[in-house]
Parts: sequence; structure tokens; C-alpha cells
Amino acid sequence: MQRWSVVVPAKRLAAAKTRLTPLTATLGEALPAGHRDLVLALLADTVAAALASPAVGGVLVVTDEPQAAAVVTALGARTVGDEPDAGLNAALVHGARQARAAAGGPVAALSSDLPALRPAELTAALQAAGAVPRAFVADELGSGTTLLAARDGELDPRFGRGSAAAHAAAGAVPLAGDWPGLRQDVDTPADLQAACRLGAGPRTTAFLRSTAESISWTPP
Ligand SMILES: Nc1nc2c(ncn2[C@@H]2O[C@H](COP(=O)(O)OP(=O)(O)OP(=O)(O)O)[C@@H](O)[C@H]2O)c(=O)[nH]1
Ligand SMILES: C=C(OP(=O)(O)O)C(=O)O
Repeated sequence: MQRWSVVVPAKRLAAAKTRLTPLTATLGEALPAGHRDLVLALLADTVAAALASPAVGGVLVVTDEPQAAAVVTALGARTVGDEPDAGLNAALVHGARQARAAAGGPVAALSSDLPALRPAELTAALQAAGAVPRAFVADELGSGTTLLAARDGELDPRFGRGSAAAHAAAGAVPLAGDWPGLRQDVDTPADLQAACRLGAGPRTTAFLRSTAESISWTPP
């Protein structure tokens, strides 16, 4: 099986996942730490699922966040710094180049907020991506992107609002597949509910169990 390098971006925790603060706001004094713990749990479940796919040769996390680096390194991922510190797409270009230099072979960018990702979904998506030069998986809404794969050539990431259309316009092929966990990114509390209905990974589940009494959260 062709083995991919998977690049995962992780922003500084102080600025990450602000759309989830309606959920964590009720943690009161524990909010900053609790919000960080949730963002780290989403990242850890995503990276652990990716590393468990036989189509993945390695995961490289692009981050300047020491806590994120510690969590993913413990899982078996590698990290590089957030260069040139110019936002998400620049970070992914840097990560993809580093991954290619280290491992050669195909490279894919994966969102860091996919707590319901199943290794088998990623395996199937990467196998499908191997049939074309560049491909992407749209998010559950259809407008965003959760996976951008470059079998050959540059990754050319265009993440951000409307990224599915931007990736298609830039020549990447949209992949059709029944991969609900791969498509369910978590930006809002409602997304987190949806991911839990699919079955979130152990770290996200443990966070929600341990904070259930203090956050605005109704288990699905
Ligand atoms: N390394 C790196 N990762 C980034 C950067 N900007 C965004 N990301 C990551 O890219 C993914 C998608 O980013 P956004 O949708 O902007 O997420 P976010 O900013 O954490 O969430 P909101 O504050 O709710 O918009 C998340 O995993 C972020 O951690 C960046 O400048 N560098
Ligand atoms: C950056 C993106 O997503 P989100 O803001 O939903 O994480 C995207 O889909 O390109």
C-alpha cells in the first residue's frame, strides 16, 4: 500500500477554536485550561486515528505550541515549527515541503479537529487520492475541506472559507466516499454534538465526561 505523509496544522492554543467558547465559557475560572484541554483532545484523537491508518507513513504536526507538540509527539507524530508564521496555508506549505524532504512520496494535509475520524476512512480516502495527482475531501457542510492530498507535485493548499470550491478550482478532484468521521470537523458546539453522535475518540470523550457537570453540554 502507498504510504502518505500526513501534515496536520495546530495553531497556538491561546488563539484556537474560538467558536467553541460558548461551550467552554461555563467553566468559569477553569476556562482557559479547559478550553485548551478540549482543543488538545480534538487534536490528539485526530492524530491518533491518522497514525493508526496503514496508508499513513507518518504524521507531521506544524505548530509553535509546546503543549500541542508534547501531546502529538507522545502519540508518535513528529513536529516542525510554524514557519513562516503567516497563517494556515503557509504553515501547510512548509509542513508539506518538510515531509517530502524527510520521507519523499505523497503528502496530504488533514484538519486537526476530526475527533470521530476512523483509521479505515482515512485509508480509503488516501487510496482514492492515489489515483489522481491532487484530490480533496469536503467537510460535512460541503463548503470546507478536511483532507487535501497531493500524490505528485505541490500541495497548493487553499484552506479557509469556501476552500472546497477553491481546491476544485485549483484542479484537485473532490473525493466521494462515505466517510462521516473524516468529514465531521468541529468548529462549533453543534459540530461537537454531531461528532459525538458518530462516536468521538477516547480523549475527546474523556474530556466531555470529566467536564459534563460544568460545561454547557448535553450528551447526544
Ligand atoms: N500551524 C498553524 N495552524 C493553523 C493556523 N491557523 C489555523 N490553523 C489550524 O488550522 C485549522 C483550521 O483553522 P481555523 O478553522 O481557523 O480554526 P481556529 O482558528 O482554531 O478556530 P476559530 O477560532 O473558531 O475560527 C485548525 O486546526 C487550526 O489549529 C496557523 O497560522 N498555523
Ligand atoms: C479552514 C477550514 O475549515 P474550518 O474553518 O471549518 O476549520 C476549511 O475548511 O478550509
